[in-house]
Amino acid sequence: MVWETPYFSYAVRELPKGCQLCVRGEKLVLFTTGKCPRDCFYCPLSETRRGDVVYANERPVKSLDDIIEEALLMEARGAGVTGGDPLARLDRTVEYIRLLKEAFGESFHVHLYTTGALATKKNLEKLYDAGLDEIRFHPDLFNPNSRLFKVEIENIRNAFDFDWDVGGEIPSIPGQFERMRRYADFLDNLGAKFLNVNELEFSETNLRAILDRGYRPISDESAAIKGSLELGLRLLEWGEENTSLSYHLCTAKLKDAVQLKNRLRRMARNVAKPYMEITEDGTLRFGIAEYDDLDELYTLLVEEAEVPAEWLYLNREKGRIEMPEEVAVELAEAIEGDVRFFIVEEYPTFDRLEVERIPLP
Ligand SMILES: C[S@@+](CC[C@H](N)C(=O)[O-])C[C@H]1O[C@@H](n2cnc3c(N)ncnc32)[C@H](O)[C@@H]1O
Ligand code: SF4
Repeated sequence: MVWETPYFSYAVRELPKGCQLCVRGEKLVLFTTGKCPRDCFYCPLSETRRGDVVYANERPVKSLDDIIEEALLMEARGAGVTGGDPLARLDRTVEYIRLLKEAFGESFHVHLYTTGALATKKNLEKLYDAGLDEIRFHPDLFNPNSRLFKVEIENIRNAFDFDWDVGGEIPSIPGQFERMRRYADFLDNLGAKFLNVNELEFSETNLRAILDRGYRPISDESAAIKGSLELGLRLLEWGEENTSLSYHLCTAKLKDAVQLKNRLRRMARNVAKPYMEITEDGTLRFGIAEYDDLDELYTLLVEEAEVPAEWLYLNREKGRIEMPEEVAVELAEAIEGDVRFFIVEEYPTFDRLEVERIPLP
């Protein structure tokens, strides 16, 4: 039976362990390099992520401490190691997996995404020895002229020499049922555990290539591509009948509405200052005041408006004074002149992305 999960996705049999933790927002996203031996037309990586860069969630990694700090802030119970192809910087990837396992214990679940192009026995052995629990292969199925596909397919066989969960993870590309079906068969015959299928989405960098191939978004509000979900469902129905793999059809909505929100909520609990409210979506909501001379404004608020100092935070980096929402609303009414008051909502992430800004009259 194809069943609808509580996370706006679809599954056959049980969800892979990596997904179970991911949907609850419990997985640190560890991006170990943007380097990759492939050039998929649907590659979603932004320009900044295409270099040899390292991120733990949204936090640029400069030292091992950055990874630990980020995992602690979100109370991570596992990590998804991604890229690029994490095997393109194997020693770094191995070092980070080992670090996480040593810091958080054996039960900290680590899964990894790879093209398979570099998955030699020797390389896989290093990952296994570091403690990797689950590996997901995304070979170059949809590129008929691929020079890497054969190597990748041969390398996937190597993964079955180790005692970890092996699966596939591929995007659902409308019109490509046959290739997806053949890959499912191949994995099933080898004794793999699962095949994950991702609803195809466009990003700023792949939009042109996706449109040029005739694909279209499902609506103006969504990055999901028409026909991808239906094709994924068709594969799950076929797979249920014809293979013994588990399947998970991961939707754009799951990533947006569930996984991200859950991760933000976990993080918000540890990041929110006393004057910030944590919203349903896991964002931080509070009031701010902006003015050319912040020191002068601070003195005015404390000495003349008599706002208790513990309600105020002078954020020089962002050029503003932060405070509880209600205080900003009251002050906006009481203070005349050039001071600008707003209610803002920000992600609790390292980059503190601002998602809402309401000017107060
Ligand atoms: C973002 S990638 C990260 C790891 C690696 N770069 C890869 O492609 O395997 C993780 C998964 O996302 C999926 N994916 C790639 N491009 C996608 C897109 N444009 N829309 C939805 N899923 C995509 C693939 O199934 C891939 O296995
Ligand atoms: S394998 Fe992943 S990172 Fe590499 S080009 Fe394809 S989508 Fe991009």
